[in-house]
Amino acid sequence: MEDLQRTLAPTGLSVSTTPEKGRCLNTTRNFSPGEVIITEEPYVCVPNNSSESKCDGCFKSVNLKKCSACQVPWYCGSTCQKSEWKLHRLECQALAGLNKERRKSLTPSLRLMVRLYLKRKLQNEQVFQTTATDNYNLVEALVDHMSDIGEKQLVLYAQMANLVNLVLEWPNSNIKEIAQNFSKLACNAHTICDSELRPLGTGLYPVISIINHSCSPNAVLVFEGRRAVVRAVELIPQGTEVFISYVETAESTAARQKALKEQYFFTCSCPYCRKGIYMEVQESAILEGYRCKTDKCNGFLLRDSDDRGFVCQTCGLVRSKEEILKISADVKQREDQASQFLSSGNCLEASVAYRNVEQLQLRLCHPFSINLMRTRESLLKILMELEDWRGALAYCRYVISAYQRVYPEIHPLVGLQYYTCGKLAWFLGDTEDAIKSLTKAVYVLQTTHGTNTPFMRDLLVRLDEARAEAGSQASTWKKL
Ligand SMILES: C[S@@+](CC[C@H](N)C(=O)[O-])C[C@H]1O[C@@H](n2cnc3c(N)ncnc32)[C@H](O)[C@@H]1O
Repeated sequence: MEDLQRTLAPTGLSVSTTPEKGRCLNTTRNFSPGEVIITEEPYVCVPNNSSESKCDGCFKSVNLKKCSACQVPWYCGSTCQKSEWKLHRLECQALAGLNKERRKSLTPSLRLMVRLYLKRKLQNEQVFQTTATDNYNLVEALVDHMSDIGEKQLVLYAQMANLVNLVLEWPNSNIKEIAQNFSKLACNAHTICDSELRPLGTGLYPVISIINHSCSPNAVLVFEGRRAVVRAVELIPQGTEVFISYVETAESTAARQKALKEQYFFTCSCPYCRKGIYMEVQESAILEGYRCKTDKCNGFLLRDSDDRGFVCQTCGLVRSKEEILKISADVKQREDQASQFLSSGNCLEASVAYRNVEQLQLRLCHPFSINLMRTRESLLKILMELEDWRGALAYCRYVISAYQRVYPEIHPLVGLQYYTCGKLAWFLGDTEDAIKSLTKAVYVLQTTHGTNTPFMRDLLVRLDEARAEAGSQASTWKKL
């Protein structure tokens, strides 16, 4: 810990401990919006198991070839294969000894754990360097919440630990310690995403794992390849705790608290969660509740005292419980149908089905409903898939207006949605709208993503191109 404090001190950071939260990462100088607070390479990481295979080195999905010996990892070329070789050499020996069925059933979590132990072994043998920010002691210091975990989960971790033991075939493996490490991964590992927040894999970043959660965070975690980067999203004054969000913040307080309790075993007491019971009831009635009978009224509904229906808190009209239940059941049935179409790759049918869901939700839900927002997100993706660019642009705008209500101004999802909107408007020839949306995308994403990545350089080039085209259109108009 002292080593870590000494290494962090020149970067303007320190670690403290509180009884409520355990370790906390604090600033010892001001950090301005967009400034990098900390970056870290993973102690270990692994690509996820999606339909698209990924290179173990860079997580990209191009020109992949499988390791010919163990047939498990993919590599995009010799550079990535070589960079991974020291660790994979041991992993490969262990995997090659497994039968085909066992190898196939090796989930990313099991691989991550196998790699954790191999990395520790290689650091102990000094094959890998040990530094103040890259050592197994930092993994040992992570919280595991073993005493909070239910019986069923403990049994599952024990079974997974046995499988890791089968792969490693080490004589003195400690099953209890492996199970404890699975519990650590559950509340400390991060999902590695690309710049557009698509999940690529899982990594353990033991220093960044010191950062606690807030539903109204002052920092954001993004990834550049496998490297984790934490940036300030607002001015963080000296002597302030750094917070990121562990969960989706576009949810009611009750839903966020439930997710945090289930995975991280704490009750969040951030300012956003402490807004008082009345505000909380109102918030969930808007985000998860029903719309007023009258189309023009944006009031939110609460159950009436004798539980026969829901009363609009603005105009006083009552909607019957029967009507609500009937439409809710219809929504559920059509949602199931829509997601079945989608999972079978039938985008056209899925788009019709999701539009039906949307129509029903417009009759059922408050206009600011999260469920309606999610349906429109799905429709946007499906219409992009169908190359219905005009339809997609319309849904992109709906989604942006919903995001503006549920996310802070500087949030990666807001920036990315503006980027999509800008690209669609540009493609459809609406240069003015494209410039507006791309400018907003740059404003948000340069804070969350920085400016020096291929993704951001691409965005900046697109904005320049749109501005250049608008300039040449303006001069043509003048000549006419
Ligand atoms: C990734 S760790 C964060 C670092 C942790 N405080 C430590 O001591 O290592 C996640 C755990 O930190 C604690 N934690 C994180 N944010 C918290 C918060 N806002 N309030 C209380 N506990 C929190 C919970 O125990 C949670 O499971």
